[in-house]
Amino acid sequence: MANVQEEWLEKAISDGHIDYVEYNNFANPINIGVGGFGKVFKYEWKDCELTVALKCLKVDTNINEKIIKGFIDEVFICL
Ligand SMILES: Nc1ncnc2c1ncn2[C@@H]1O[C@H](COP(=O)(O)OP(=O)(O)OP(=O)(O)O)[C@@H](O)[C@H]1O
Repeated sequence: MANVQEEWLEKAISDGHIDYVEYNNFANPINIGVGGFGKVFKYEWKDCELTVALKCLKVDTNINEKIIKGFIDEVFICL
């Protein structure tokens, strides 16, 4: 993952804007789509017994702040 993505995610988690959940809490992935930021999978969230959609932010070394801002805006629309 590019540094700018890592830095933004770590700050958003430490500031309490995003909840962090360990990846191994999710099981049985099924690919359900592809968007501008990467693939989307259906997963079972084991502890909560919920079915959820996880969007995977693709690794892109050409990523820039405009792209990151677009992703952040989309995350906040979903909250
Ligand atoms: N919560 C969800 N439930 C079911 N399918 C979903 C869900 N979220 C995304 N998808 C599927 O994944 C595809 C891609 O979704 P995503 O939101 O990443 O892309 P987008 O909105 O089309 O584009 P962008 O990432 O540029 O905003 C959707 O077209 C849909 O088929």
